[in-house]
Amino acid sequence: MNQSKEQRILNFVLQNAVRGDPHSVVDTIDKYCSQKEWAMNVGDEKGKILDKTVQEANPSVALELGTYCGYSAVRISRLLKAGARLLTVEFNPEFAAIAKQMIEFAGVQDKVKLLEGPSEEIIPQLKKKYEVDTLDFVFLDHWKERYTPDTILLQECNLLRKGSVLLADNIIFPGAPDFVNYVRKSPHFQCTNYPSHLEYMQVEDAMEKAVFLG
Ligand SMILES: O=C(NCCO)c1cc(-c2ccc(F)cc2)cc(O)c1O
Ligand SMILES: [Mg+2]
Repeated sequence: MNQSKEQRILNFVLQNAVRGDPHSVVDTIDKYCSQKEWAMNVGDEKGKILDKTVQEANPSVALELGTYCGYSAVRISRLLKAGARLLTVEFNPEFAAIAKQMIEFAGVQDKVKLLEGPSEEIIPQLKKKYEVDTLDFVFLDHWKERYTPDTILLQECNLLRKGSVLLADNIIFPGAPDFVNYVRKSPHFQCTNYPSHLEYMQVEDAMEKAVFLG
């Protein structure tokens, strides 16, 4: 049975990155996906915007929607302070299996909890089952049509507090127009747009930051 692209990315990391070194895992994935096979990691250009936003928020509890191969979970968790944690949600079991191995190889498994399943099922479980009070930072990078319903669901589940930071990938490509309209029109969010490019391509993309105002 021939390998998936995601398995090839993982194998390249296992053979070329430094075990226990998150930076080398991130750089090695970027090397593979820019030179060999494109893949939908947030990439280094948008990754730098992600880094700055995470550092500014300095979250104790962060949530990622859309783990994929674990690139941004490794990228985020390498910036977390001692004791802080990242919960990352992946619907696709094949992707989740790859991400689990990627996270362990990078040595960030103590900071990252990978939750497998649909976001609309997991979000309502975060308080009771995963002992979350409120979320300090949320990275939206899953199915683009889920950005808006899941942002509404996070509010309905009282998971956001004054100052909670949402950062959304792919605002232009593939695009999340309803999400942009929703947060920019809402009196409960203060929004900032960050123009960038689609990972590993010269195609326009952007990220949107939406800070919850309570
Ligand atoms: O669907 C995406 N993520 C959720 C997966 O569960 C996604 C897709 C693309 C993309 C795809 C196809 C193309 F032609 C261009 C871009 C890029 C991304 O950054 C993404 O996050
Ligand atoms: Mg993306």
